[in-house]
Amino acid sequence: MSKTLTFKEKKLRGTITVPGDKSISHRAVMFGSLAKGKTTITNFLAGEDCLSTIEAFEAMGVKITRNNQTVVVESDGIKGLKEPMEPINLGNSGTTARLLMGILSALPYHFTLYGDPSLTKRPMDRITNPLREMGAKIDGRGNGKFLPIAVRGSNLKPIHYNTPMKSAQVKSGVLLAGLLTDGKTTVVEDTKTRDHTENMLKAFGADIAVEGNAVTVNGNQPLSACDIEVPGDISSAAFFLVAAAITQDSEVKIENVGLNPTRTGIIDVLELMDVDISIKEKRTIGGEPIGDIVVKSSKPKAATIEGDIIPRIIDEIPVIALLATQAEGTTIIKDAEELKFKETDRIESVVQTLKALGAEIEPTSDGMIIQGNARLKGAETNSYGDHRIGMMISVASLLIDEKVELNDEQCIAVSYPTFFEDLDKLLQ
Ligand SMILES: O=C(O)C1=C[C@@H](OP(=O)(O)O)[C@@H](O)[C@H](O)C1
Ligand SMILES: C=C(OP(=O)(O)O)C(=O)O
Repeated sequence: MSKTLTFKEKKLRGTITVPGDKSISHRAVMFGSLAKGKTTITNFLAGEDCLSTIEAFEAMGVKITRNNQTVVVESDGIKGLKEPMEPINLGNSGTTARLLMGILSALPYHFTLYGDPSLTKRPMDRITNPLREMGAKIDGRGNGKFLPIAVRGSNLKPIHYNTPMKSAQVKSGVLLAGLLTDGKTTVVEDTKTRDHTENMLKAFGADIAVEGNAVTVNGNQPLSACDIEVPGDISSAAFFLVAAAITQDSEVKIENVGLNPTRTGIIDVLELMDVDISIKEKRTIGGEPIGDIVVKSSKPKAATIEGDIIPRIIDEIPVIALLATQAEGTTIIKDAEELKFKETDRIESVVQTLKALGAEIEPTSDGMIIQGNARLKGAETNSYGDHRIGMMISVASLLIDEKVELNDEQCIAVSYPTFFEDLDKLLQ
């Protein structure tokens, strides 16, 4: 499918909320399924990725009911899970794939996992390697590097794992295997990645401790059900924060956005680039900080973005690159090789797309170099099936008077099914 992006109005004004956080929604369904009792999840993200997680646990016999953004998970705990009759389709969701493999490796059943063409190309050895070290029986294409993958669950042994990846999915997958294994499993990371697994497992009663960048879970302790209120997804909000910054006469307020410090790198980058941004009404829901973010039209300046901030902005880099095309000066993004392993190779897809739209941008081995003050122009573009590229193009089109054709726009529903409705609410 394709969509013509010629918005008559080009400025954004008003207040919206964005849908629930994707990382937190996935985990709430997973941990609710592992816990005995009834878990009610409110403001759940009903995006396709999180629906894949629901379907995976339904296939294992968990009773999950959804009424719009409210999901109720009723489970008898780990012992109540059953062997699925059919292969499990993970759709487009890397988070479902990596976290689920950790859980399935420790359950006494056989599982076959597959995904869509994008997920089928993404590396799974980052999780199958440590799980195999724990004793997991995993086989798959490329010796378990790629889906489809078969898992024969077994008794695992705990592990002390110094992860070579800056990946919350790998950390979480290993911790979940450890959660279902006798003894203590520790994951140590060089750079801290998002910590929703640690926070939420604690809320479900797991015996888990965090010391600096090391997380230790004491396995085979029962979890008890826990209601979860999901904050708004800062990774979705990011598109409107940048849209307001780069269009004239704009002012946008996004309410109830999750402000977990492992996720707020976008706020730091916007401040660094001189965007007019403020945070209001900071509060806490369900153990996660939230607040309202206000952004006004700005005159951004270029920056060098590198190091420990990268995992805190990993999904926001496409829209940050767009912001950089409108900044004064040259922006350099480094240390972001992880971009290559997303729904697309996001170094390649961001550079190709912004180039097609008239930007001066070059790829590097671990990021990109972007010249500012670009006058973007109309083009026929493609999301390449990557939701974040689709949304980046949509925001870019606000700067362009000519026609921008976006092919394959439906993938945006993976993380933000109401993206165009929310954009319409703000456009004036
Ligand atoms: O754990 C998570 O929920 C996620 C971790 C990140 O992936 P990596 O762990 O591969 O960096 C991020 O890109 C993804 O959107 C969600
Ligand atoms: C990389 C992403 O998600 P996942 O890895 O879960 O597919 C994303 O949402 O940008």
